[in-house]
Amino acid sequence: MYDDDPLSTVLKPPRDESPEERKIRMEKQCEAQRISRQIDDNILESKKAFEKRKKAIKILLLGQAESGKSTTLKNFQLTFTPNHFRDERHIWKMVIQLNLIRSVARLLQVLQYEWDATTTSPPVSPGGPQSRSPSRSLSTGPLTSEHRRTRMRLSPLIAMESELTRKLLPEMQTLNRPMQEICVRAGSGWKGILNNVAAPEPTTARPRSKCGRPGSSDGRHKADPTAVLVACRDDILSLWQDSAVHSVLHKHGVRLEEMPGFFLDDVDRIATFNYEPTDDDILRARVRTLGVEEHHLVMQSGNLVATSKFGTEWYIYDVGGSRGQRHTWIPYFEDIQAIIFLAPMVFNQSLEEDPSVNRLQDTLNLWKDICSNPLLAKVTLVLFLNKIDILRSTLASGVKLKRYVPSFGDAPNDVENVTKFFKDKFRAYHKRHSAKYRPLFVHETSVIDTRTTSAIIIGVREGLLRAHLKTMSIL
Ligand SMILES: Nc1nc2c(ncn2[C@@H]2O[C@H](COP(=O)(O)OP(=O)(O)OP(=O)(O)O)[C@@H](O)[C@H]2O)c(=O)[nH]1
Ligand SMILES: [Mg+2]
Repeated sequence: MYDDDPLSTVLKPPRDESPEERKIRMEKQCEAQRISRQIDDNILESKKAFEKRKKAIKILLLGQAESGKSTTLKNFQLTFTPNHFRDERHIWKMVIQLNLIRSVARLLQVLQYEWDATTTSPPVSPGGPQSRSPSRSLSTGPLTSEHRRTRMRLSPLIAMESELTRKLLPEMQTLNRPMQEICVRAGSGWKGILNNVAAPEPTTARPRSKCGRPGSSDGRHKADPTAVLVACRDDILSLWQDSAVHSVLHKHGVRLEEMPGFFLDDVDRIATFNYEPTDDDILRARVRTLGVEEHHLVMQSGNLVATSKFGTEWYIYDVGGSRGQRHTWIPYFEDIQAIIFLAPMVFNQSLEEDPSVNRLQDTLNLWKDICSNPLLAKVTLVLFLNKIDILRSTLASGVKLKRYVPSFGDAPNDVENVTKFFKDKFRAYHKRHSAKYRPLFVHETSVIDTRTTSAIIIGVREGLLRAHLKTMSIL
């Protein structure tokens, strides 16, 4: 029976095979069959996963640094996968605490500038030092020795924050920038690391004491900054409510309230043992993205989803937006259905990474590049004119758009006119630089406002889903 088939000839047992050899041969054959079945199963699994991914909707969030990409992603999670969003609340608590401490550090830094600028040494008397005070210098500015004492009392908080970020977010060290924000590299597992620190230790292992202290048996991880923050609460409040401190900040041109991750107005609420971040707090928490993060969302609700088994799986790619990060976007251009482009309506600021470039000009250049990129010719574009709330307050404070964009001319300097001006500009770029006609969906957003943003992204999702189903010839 083996004579004609070469494979059978190879598999044919040797003529003089002993029972022992036969047993070994049979075992080897069984193992080979098992491996072969395993390979088949794996191929089938990969094929299924590939098919599933092909049916999934993939969107890329693009825009310059601080434009609101990660905040938009959080809105998607809050609206469509709220259980998952809320499960991560304690991770965000830690980020918010670190954001708050960072603002305190920045505030103290500005006070130090003031001391450096206004402190003079008194003339040294021939008899040597007259004072027993450790510092013999006199301050001529609005700050008093009480401010110095407050700074001394806050120093453990600042030291703890540096130590924590060094340990928990080692990425920040590699950037080596003073006073930098919290930043995380995609795929570094940063949420897992913060989760381990932020999740309370089992109470059975560590009985809870009445007053929590770091590293004490109060159920908190020793890296948890809560207790130090609570201990420093009154000092932070007194500094932030002090008019002399505000006059120094003003003199140095520092507006802490405009910095991302600003929580100094919420110290009362945050520096407590039982603080739980609200949804709004989480939206305002700031973590700078490095690289590209893939987020897989399985939608929990939706209209079209109810009528179709397609479109429940979404992949959203959140990217780092600073200039040095933009090369990491390109590999994702090939396999996406839509881009949500975040264009912050901030016309009077420059890029942090290149202060010679106006933020709005950078956004327009980026928009032009996206519209004209041949790899993206078939991709649906959704434009969020974001930070409308900041535009509103900038215009209300009397800043004139004409000063930064002369072509705005003498039109009324109000939100309605300015928004229309920008909308027309972005639409014109889209029309001029797209290879052929494609629709553009434009929304005015303030993505830290969860209510209005949720309504917008429900509409965006339905629109993208419809387009996707059409492409797949399902609608
Ligand atoms: N006031 C206001 N703040 C916003 C708005 N959108 C985002 N922010 C805040 O701006 C900061 C930056 O937002 P992110 O979403 O982290 O920005 P990003 O585009 O992901 O930035 P990178 O990760 O650096 O590329 C965060 O603290 C947000 O809370 C908005 O519409 N209005
Ligand atoms: Mg981000």
